[in-house]
Amino acid sequence: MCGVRHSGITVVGIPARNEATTVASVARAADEGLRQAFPNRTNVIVLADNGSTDGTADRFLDADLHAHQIVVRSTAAGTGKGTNVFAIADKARELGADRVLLLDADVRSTEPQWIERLATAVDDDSPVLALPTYRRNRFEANTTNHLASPLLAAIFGVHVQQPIGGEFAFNAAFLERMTRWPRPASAYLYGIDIWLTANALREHLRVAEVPLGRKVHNSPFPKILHLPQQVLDSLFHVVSQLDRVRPAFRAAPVKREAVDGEFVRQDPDVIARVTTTTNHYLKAYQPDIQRLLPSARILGPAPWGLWVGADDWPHLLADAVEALADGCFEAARDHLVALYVNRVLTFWDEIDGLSGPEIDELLDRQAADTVRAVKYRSITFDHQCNTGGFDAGLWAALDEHAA
Ligand SMILES: O=c1ccn([C@@H]2O[C@H](COP(=O)(O)OP(=O)(O)O)[C@@H](O)[C@H]2O)c(=O)[nH]1
Ligand SMILES: O=C(O)[C@@H](COP(=O)(O)O)O[C@H]1O[C@H](CO)[C@@H](O)[C@H](O)[C@H]1O
Repeated sequence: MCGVRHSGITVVGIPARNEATTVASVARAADEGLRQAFPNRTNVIVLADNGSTDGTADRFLDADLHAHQIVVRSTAAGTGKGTNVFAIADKARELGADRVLLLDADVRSTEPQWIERLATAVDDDSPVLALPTYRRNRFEANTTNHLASPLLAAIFGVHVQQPIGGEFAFNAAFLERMTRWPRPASAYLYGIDIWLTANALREHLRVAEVPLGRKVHNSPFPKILHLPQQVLDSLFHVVSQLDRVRPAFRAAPVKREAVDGEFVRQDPDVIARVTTTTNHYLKAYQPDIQRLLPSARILGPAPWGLWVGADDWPHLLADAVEALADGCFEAARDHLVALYVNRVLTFWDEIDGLSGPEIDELLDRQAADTVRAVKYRSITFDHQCNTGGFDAGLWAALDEHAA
């Protein structure tokens, strides 16, 4: 039987909003990587821009590249990163691309070598998703470390170190599969990354982890309220399609080396604003938080709000999965965001003085403990959740940056 037809076309997609200062350097690194990996093929770099006001598209088009350059634009209102990723996927399908790579537009450590490494990982006729593993600032990747990675391990039975890293690759077969998956509104926002990974795990597709080196980008911390809410929203929509939690594929995660020796602490003014918002929320909703997430009842005080330690967190995550299974989608999502912020601030206190490997070990242990905490609850998902618009819910009024 003849194999799948290959066009020889590679698309590198760059989703961007207001990234004028870095988009050209990312595009040049991608272009050099494409030239090295696919010298005599058709290479296309697509910038998908949802309403930038800083000249991002002009900076991209001004870059003198070997690859074909395409700009796909959408308006700002009601759009997000997912809008751009879906636009890149549509363009890649239109072009008949063999593979699609996604690069964030703000990553100052992007290297040409990332292109061949990501592309090689998806060189297959069956659907494959490539995910990055990089070394990162220990005060970043909080959504990855305390929500996405442990929850995916506990629910899908597969431990993925960095499921929402931003640098992805997938092949034509995966591109076709993703057209079939339901798209909650949050997947058009920051929920897109976990939507890709969680759906791949849900359909038992191959997921390849690709070492990329260091990730240096704009600090995500100012988005620590609305970004994880959108990530959890998309994750919960995918999880609600399961009938039950799946057994762990392997007891312990593959040993990680994801914490960079160098680090930069987060802005204390931003931390103060975020903790004020979360403490308002905790005070207003404490009875329901403790009803829905019983493990919260034993949490003690901390300077920032609550002490949520590495021993507490797996049980709170298990409570949230159980609450989701019981149909309390929005409350579980929003209560978890408030407790997640307290987990992050507690984690920063826990890692004071620890080495990178010791921090990696703590996070691996937390993920393995989450798998165990969820496993012993025998959770089944009997409630189909609504796939209506993304409602920032209780957080909208509290988080002036909610988007
Ligand atoms: O409405 C948006 C928000 C973000 N992004 C892009 O998505 C990538 C990741 O966003 P961001 O850096 O804000 O996320 P972080 O890495 O800080 O979590 C970047 O290229 C952004 O420009 C986008 O295309 N549209
Ligand atoms: O790296 C991460 O864990 C998150 C956010 O960083 P934080 O956890 O807020 O420090 O950033 C990633 O997640 C976003 C949502 O999925 C993606 O859109 C970003 O591309 C990615 O950098």
